[in-house]
This record gives sequence, structure tokens and C-alpha cells, in this order.
Amino acid sequence: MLGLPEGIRGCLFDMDGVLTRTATVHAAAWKSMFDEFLRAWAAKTGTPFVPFDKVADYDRYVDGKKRADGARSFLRSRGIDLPEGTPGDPPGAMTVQGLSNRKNELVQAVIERDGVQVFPGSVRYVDEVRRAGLRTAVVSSSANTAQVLAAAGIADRFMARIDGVVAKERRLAGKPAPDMYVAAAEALGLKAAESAVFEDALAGVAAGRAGGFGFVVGVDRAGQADALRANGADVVVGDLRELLTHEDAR
Ligand SMILES: O=P(O)(O)OC[C@H]1O[C@@H](O)[C@H](O)[C@@H](O)[C@@H]1O
Repeated sequence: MLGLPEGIRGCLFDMDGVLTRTATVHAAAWKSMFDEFLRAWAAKTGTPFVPFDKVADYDRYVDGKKRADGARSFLRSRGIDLPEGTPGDPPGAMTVQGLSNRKNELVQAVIERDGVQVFPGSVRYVDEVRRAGLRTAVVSSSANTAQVLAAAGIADRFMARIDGVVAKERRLAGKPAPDMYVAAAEALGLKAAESAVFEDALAGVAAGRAGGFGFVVGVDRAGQADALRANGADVVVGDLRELLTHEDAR
């Protein structure tokens, strides 16, 4: 048993923090990039340097969102209005795109250096889902999704992938809008009501609720179970293995 309601025929998995241990890599990269920037900004404007909080600021403004959306959202929280710039801006330039490029440089360096670890309970769960004949997709805001899935060795477990690259090509709104999840259900030939969403980010469970999905599973890796519920999770687990009955989980 998969711990899902009757009528669910497909599972839509977020990647960073649900399938792979990469949410912490992203959080650390956001912190390095923003702290470099905030120091320079404080010096330039003669204001105090207040560092990026890897837990509170990450969860509230950045987690689960497309890269530039996360950058804009955090800067807005500090009342900082930077020009948008262009995707070719040098990493670290004082534009939304320049800061986003710097963050990506840091993430890619860590992934190349350290590789990618999976959550074994999640891989086990995906395997049980497939064994039960349900369809599977990955829905990640990350433009590095293909690379991360390949490095983790789990790419072939998913029938569809809607990620940051696809969202850009198809002009899909990012999480918390439901559009990426809706596109994934469509790619699997399913209705939202027949699909379950698996998410560790507040923006992600909000997307699941907004899209009217059949079930939204919040995966609590950061001690934010109540916030996951408040934003749209029907159930919250610490690890996907908890959804399996004892028999399956052996
Ligand atoms: O910068 P990338 O790899 O395109 O990823 C964008 C976002 O992808 C999300 O999956 C992560 O939760 C965020 O932390 C990350 O910033």
C-alpha cells in the first residue's frame, strides 16, 4: 500500500529535498551568493549588513521557486530593487540575472565536486509506485534537473520531466502557481484529481493545492510540518518510506 487515496493513478515528485539531498546545496549557494551581495550593498548604501538566513529566508522566499523568482522574492523582502539585467550578465553583477548566475555557478561547482545523494526512502517509494503500475513524473523548478537526476542515477524512473528548462521554453509560471504540476499530469495523460504531488517546499505544496490535485504530500526535511499543512499539504511525513505499509517497507 502506498498511503494514497483511491483513484490516484500518478505521482508527481519535486526533486530537490524530496528525491535528492540537494535542497541544502541550494540553500548554501543562495547564502554565499546573497551574503557576498549584501556585504557589498551595505558598503555601497552605508546600511548595516544583515546576512541571509539559510533556514528562514530560504524557506520563505526562495525554496521551490525558479531561480530568478527566488532572487526577486528575497530582494523584495529586503526592500532592494535591482535592475533585471539579462541572462548573459556576469555572475555577481548587481542585477537579478547576475546574482542568479552567481548562485548557479556555486551550485554547479558543488554538484560537480561532490556528486548527488538520494534519499533512499524516496527511491524505495518511487520503485513501489512503479511496481503498483502508477505513472511517475519529476516536477522541479531547477534548470539543473536533468543533470542532477543523471548524477543521482535515477533519471529512468520517471516517465515525464517538467523542470526549469521546460518551464522557460513553454512559458509556464513557476511554483506556487500550479502550472508546472498541471503540465506534468497532462504529460502522463492524467487529470489533476488523479495525481498526487510530493513536495518539501511551501511554494510547492501551495502549487499542489492551487491546482486541485488529488493528494498533496508534504515532506518535512526542515521542521516546518505546520507550515506545510497551512500551505496545502494533506499529510506531512518526514520520509516517503513512512507512507508504505510495513510489508512494503521491508
Ligand atoms: O537554480 P536552479 O538549479 O535552476 O534551481 C532553482 C530552484 O529549484 C528548486 O527546486 C529549489 O528548491 C531551489 O532552491 C532552487 O533555487
